[in-house]
Amino acid sequence: MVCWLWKAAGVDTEIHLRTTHSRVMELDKMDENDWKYHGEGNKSLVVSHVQHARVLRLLKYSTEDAENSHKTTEQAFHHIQNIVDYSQNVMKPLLGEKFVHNGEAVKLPLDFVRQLSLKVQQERPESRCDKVMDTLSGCALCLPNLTQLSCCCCCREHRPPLCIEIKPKCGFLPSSTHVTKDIKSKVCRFCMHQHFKLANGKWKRLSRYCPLDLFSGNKQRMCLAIMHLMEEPQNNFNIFKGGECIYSCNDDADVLQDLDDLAQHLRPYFLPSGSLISRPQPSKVVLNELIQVIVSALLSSWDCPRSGQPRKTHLSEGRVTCEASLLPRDLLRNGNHGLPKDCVLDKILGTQMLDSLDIEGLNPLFKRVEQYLQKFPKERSRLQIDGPYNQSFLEKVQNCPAEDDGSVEYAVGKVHQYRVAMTAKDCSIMVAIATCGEDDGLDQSVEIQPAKPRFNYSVSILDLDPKPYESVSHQSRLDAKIVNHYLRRTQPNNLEELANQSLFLGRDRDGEDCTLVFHPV
Ligand SMILES: O=P(O)(O)O[C@@H]1[C@@H](OP(=O)(O)O)[C@H](OP(=O)(O)O)[C@H](O)[C@H](OP(=O)(O)O)[C@H]1OP(=O)(O)O
Ligand SMILES: Nc1ncnc2c1ncn2[C@@H]1O[C@H](COP(=O)(O)OP(=O)(O)OP(=O)(O)O)[C@@H](O)[C@H]1O
Repeated sequence: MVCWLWKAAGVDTEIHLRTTHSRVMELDKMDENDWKYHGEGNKSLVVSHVQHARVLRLLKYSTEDAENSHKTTEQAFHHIQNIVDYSQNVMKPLLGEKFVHNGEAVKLPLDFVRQLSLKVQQERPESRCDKVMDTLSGCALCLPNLTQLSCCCCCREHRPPLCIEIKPKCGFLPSSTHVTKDIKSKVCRFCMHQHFKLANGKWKRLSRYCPLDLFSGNKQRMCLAIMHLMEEPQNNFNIFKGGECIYSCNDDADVLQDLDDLAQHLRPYFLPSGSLISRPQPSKVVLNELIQVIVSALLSSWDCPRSGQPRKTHLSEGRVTCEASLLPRDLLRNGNHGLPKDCVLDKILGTQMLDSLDIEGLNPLFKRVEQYLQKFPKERSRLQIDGPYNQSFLEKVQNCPAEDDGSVEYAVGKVHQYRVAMTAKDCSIMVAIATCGEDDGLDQSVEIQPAKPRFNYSVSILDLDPKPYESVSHQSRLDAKIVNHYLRRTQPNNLEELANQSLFLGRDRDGEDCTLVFHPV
């Protein structure tokens, strides 16, 4: 396919944020009517400014925590500043300057925050209302609105920008020798987790998406992966138009998403009225156009020259296909083309793979750190267990020795690497696209289908918070539960594998409780 995309060179929403900051964020004039509900995840709620390309990300607490842990403003500000530092000093160098916008910690008037909380309450999905927005500290993270694209041609463009948000999750199979469960080298974590989520009632249908297809670098596999995300978006896929969410998982999990509705939204972008194609195109043609654009943006190698073959990152055979993927076997066998170096997926995958030992190899090292800290609690600060997230923290992550010398430094380095990898396994990608006007800087002679629209786009990564040190034990238990559930659910006759898991004893090899809880499916 001819590349119809042109990067919005020099687009830096952060600059826009700074230059307009004093104008928009005059703290004494903050008015809740200037802000509207934008979205939320497990830990934060996001509101967007109605005029300017800016969002505020406010922390959330579970109702019990909100009553019990009254963080002082100073503590809350420190927490948010830690997020900024981690994004800026740790994740940005690993993921790339151009993809990461760390934003800034701000203190807001309490009255504004309370009014805002009341205003957004009715917009919040029921499934997220187990937590409340922090209205006590007045602290928030101010970020560029990454669903918008600020470049000169977009201002002239009458069609609002589109933005596709993908939470890709973990894109490789572990190859660590510490892995005791064979199935983990065959079926990816996301696909196994789907069965566990279905049993727990988190979702009503299995997603056919497999992250290994998205990260394969093979366009056919990637297109199918995105199609599967569209079919069943869960919390992995959203589409925004002009900053408004027009496609996401329905809170009523029984209702299937309406792809025809989505295609209606997309038609003017991909099949504009002046198009040479006069007859109405079926929805799937329009959706396919969008998918092609997303794939191109995800594979775009921002540091490579346009001419010549971009360098590719290849994973070793066996780590690249998931046995649970529903794609045709021959496509999976021959369909790993590697990712162009420095494209957004390559950066994310490289960072995810800092988890080189798998949770099974990491857990004993975590316990080594725990024992050491019990003996020497003051060492917590030197080892930067809870930050600060500065250059020295990054060096601990990057310079961790390859071999275990039995030291606590090695163990801490691996735990830090694991936590960074966890952030990369849980981040989201924003691909913002806008159609270019007729005369926007392209040599017309290269066009072979003049009726096709052209796009500017920007790619960003969001949700780059540090994962708490303590979460390692939780991860270890969750891993055992997901794997054991998967084995029970899909391979009930695989007694050898089940025996290996000490399933009947309710304990795994690390002695963690992995007793299964059964729910009707
Ligand atoms: O453990 P996972 O893989 O289920 O990931 C959690 C996510 O669930 P998912 O599987 O994507 O639906 C979960 O997402 P949801 O709340 O399910 O949308 C969070 O992102 C959670 O991160 P945190 O604890 O809020 O920092 C994520 O927890 P971490 O494991 O990243 O800490
Ligand atoms: N800078 C931004 N620009 C535009 N939209 C954003 C921005 N930051 C967050 N969002 C939107 O808000 C949603 C929630 O934000 P985020 O993922 O950071 O929350 P979270 O609670 O940390 O998520 P998680 O459940 O993964 O822990 C995102 O999915 C995205 O749609």
